[in-house]
Amino acid sequence: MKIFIASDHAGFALKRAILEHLRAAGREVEDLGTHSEESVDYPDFAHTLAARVAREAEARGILICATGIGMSMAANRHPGVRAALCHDAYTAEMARRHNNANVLCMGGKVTGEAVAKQMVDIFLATPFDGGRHARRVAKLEAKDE
Ligand SMILES: O=C(CO)[C@H](O)[C@H](O)[C@H](O)COP(=O)(O)O
Repeated sequence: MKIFIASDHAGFALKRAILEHLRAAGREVEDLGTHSEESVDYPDFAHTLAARVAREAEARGILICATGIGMSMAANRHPGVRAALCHDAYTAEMARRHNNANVLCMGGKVTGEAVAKQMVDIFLATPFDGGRHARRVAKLEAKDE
């Protein structure tokens, strides 16, 4: 599974920790920036990542800003992208099982490293439940058209 990750300056430290975690687990992950704590604009990174996820079937994305809010707003403007702002193991699991989310958003100033790594592992491992949820997710996509 191809994984993309990006952050702004406020999410940079947590992005670095998650990157190390994913690479240590042997995951294929592409870092789309930012590459320092110098101030940048989160929509630039959200749009770049969302465009890649929308283009590549089965790809997943991880976006981190201070709160995760701006990243999720920007990413969800891309048809085919279902970005979920998650805060714990439960929201990360349900984002996959019920919403078939393909982008995990989190807040670098909200979520600690240990919980963030747990959320990422759950997000990457959990399949979509389908069934009644497939009907609902299809209605999300219908609004994109
Ligand atoms: O959380 C964010 C957007 O939802 C971003 O990380 C911004 O960094 C946040 O708005 C804070 O901005 P600042 O320029 O670092 O004060």
